[in-house]
Amino acid sequence: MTNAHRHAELEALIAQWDTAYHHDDAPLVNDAEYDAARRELQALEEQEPSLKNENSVSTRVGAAPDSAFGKYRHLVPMLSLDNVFNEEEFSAFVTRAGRFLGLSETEANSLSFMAEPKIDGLSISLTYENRRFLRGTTRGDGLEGEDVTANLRTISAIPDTLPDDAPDLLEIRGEVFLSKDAFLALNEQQEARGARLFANPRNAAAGSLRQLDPNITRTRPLSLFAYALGHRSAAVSNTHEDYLKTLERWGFPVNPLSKRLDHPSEIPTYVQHLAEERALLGYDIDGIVFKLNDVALQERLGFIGRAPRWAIAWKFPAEQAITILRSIEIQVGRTGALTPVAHLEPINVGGVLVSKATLHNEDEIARKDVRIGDKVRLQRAGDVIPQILGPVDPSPDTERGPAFIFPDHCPVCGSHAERPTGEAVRRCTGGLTCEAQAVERLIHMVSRNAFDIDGLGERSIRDFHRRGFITRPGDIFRLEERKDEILALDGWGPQSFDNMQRAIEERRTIALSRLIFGLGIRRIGERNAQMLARHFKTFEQWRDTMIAARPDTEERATLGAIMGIGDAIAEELVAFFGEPHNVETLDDLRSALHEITPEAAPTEGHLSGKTIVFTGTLTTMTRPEAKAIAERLGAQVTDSVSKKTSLVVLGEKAGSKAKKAADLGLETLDEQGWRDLAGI
Ligand SMILES: NC(=O)c1ccc[n+]([C@@H]2O[C@H](COP(=O)([O-])OP(=O)(O)OC[C@H]3O[C@@H](n4cnc5c(N)ncnc54)[C@H](O)[C@@H]3O)[C@@H](O)[C@H]2O)c1
Ligand SMILES: [Zn+2]
Repeated sequence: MTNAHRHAELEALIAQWDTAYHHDDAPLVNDAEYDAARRELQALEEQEPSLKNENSVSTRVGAAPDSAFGKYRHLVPMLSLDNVFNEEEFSAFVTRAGRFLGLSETEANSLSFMAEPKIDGLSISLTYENRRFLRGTTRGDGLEGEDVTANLRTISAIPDTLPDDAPDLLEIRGEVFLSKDAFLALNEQQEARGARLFANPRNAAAGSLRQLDPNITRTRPLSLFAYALGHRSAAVSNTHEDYLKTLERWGFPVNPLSKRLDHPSEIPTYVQHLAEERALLGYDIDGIVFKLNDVALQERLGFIGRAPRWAIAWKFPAEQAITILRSIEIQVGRTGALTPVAHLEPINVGGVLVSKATLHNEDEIARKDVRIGDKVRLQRAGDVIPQILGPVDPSPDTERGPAFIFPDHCPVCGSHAERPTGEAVRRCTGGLTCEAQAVERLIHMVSRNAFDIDGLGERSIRDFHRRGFITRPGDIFRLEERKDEILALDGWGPQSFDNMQRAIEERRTIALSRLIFGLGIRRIGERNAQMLARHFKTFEQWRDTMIAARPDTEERATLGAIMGIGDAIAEELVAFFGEPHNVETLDDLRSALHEITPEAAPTEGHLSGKTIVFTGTLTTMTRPEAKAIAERLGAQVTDSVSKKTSLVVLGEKAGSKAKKAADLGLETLDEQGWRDLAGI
């Protein structure tokens, strides 16, 4: 692979991961993997500077604001921070700053720094006008953030008014976070409700603050540490240390572990001290931020790319611990995937008690040669489920158990478990006869992005399934018949039963896309479900076409192509509808529903008469998919840019066509803009 190829690949990956992390608050990979990709990208760009482009992810911060919130432009941009991992890298940072300022080595080495714990939350900006709290925003893409004022007003630690000595117009920067305890309690609640679990306290804090309904934010005990000033209409002080003291005096919580260090030689001691404290703190920190104390020097240094030159984050390694592997449980998922889960002797990793960890898959267990009874090293790195790194070197004379043999049968239904060549995952072939798959599908069906039935969470589904109250989706709508039996169960009273029943009744009217997604067909995620719903419009149309799409029929031949959803997906749909039992189950569910509503989104033809050109790499959809969507909305898609082009959609690394569009003064959109226009 050439450097250019690898560069493009990394850019696309990082863009996708950034959106998942910053926009959806649901990371796709762990931080170590993400950081490694960024470092590789940076190295490539250093080696071959021509690879950099103005939209490069190496110069970008966060992710664009979500259009569901009002947007607000920061008066002073909110940046990211560059990282160092050891003393050597830190002193290179000091040297760079010193050189920029024209200082001698001795002078550079007597610079004074403020050290602050790097809180693992999300940064926010609070604007005060005439000493009144006016507006609060997230960082967004660094230039524009999302307006979350109403949500921030639920945090009592944020003062409404400031004393007289505060400037007329002021931006205050800080980190909103959830304590470890609040995070664990929130996830417990989420689990009971059958809602999505947050991967770590940071994502939970971001998900809690970025709620459209402030009443939900109010129930989440968010905290805040203020740590900087953005714009100020009058000078506040000459040193960062003084900023922190002033913030404290004005009533903001400021981290008590912040400390001034007058010489870089004091830094390793502070790092070591905080690394030892870390596990004892009530909140997650992922490192230390060092900021040059002298504000005039900060201003001279300014920033480069996505980070200031006057501050640096010293990142801590992921938290690790050693414990005993008690057993390996094989769990069976909704699509039959067999996943190994390690049960551990409970151990405290960085302040969070861990008793389970992921082992990923069959090959991973073999590669690491992890055996039951082993002492294993595990790591918690921004993921709620820690990873097992491997056994701690057993001395030659320790007796170990036998190598773990991955089962070739489903531990729940006993069906053969198959592993297609080239795939990492082994799957139970039991399909609908497999109880494990059945219950996971039911849980999926009531989940937030599907039927979203409040009051009927994962625990109740498992319980009702075990008792035979619910065996297939339609049964959920017949729970009223089980009222007496349910009321006799522990934890149920008339009130909770009525709440559940009300939530269920509401869902007798459901959007087609939610219903399709809720069926849990492999590869039919939310977006594919929406595409299907938009294409087929009615439940009947969709159902009948799917049933007709047998191999070698016309319906089958066009299925992949019309939607641009690809053959692999079409194959899964055909397989699902090829199973008569599935059709019966679906029809049973249909009979319990009142109305299946079509997709509300853009009407066909809302882009009629427009000519669109796509250029550059799209990161959230393929080119054929984008084309299919555009065409469905009535537009014509062409390859070359001309005066007749109405709109040019610029993906990553858009080249000559972007330039031509600019020369011709054509309307252009980035990928998110295009998604907004298309209503996806
Ligand atoms: N796992 C993933 O998919 C994924 C995706 C994107 C980002 N990430 C993680 O996020 C990091 C990048 O995110 P980032 O751009 O927010 O950078 P960052 O978190 O490394 O550093 C900048 C941030 O630090 C925070 N901060 C905390 N305490 C602070 C203090 N005392 N002073 C100043 N700032 C403080 C602020 O929110 C600031 O925006 C990556 O290194 C990675 O670990 C992970
Ligand atoms: Zn099975």
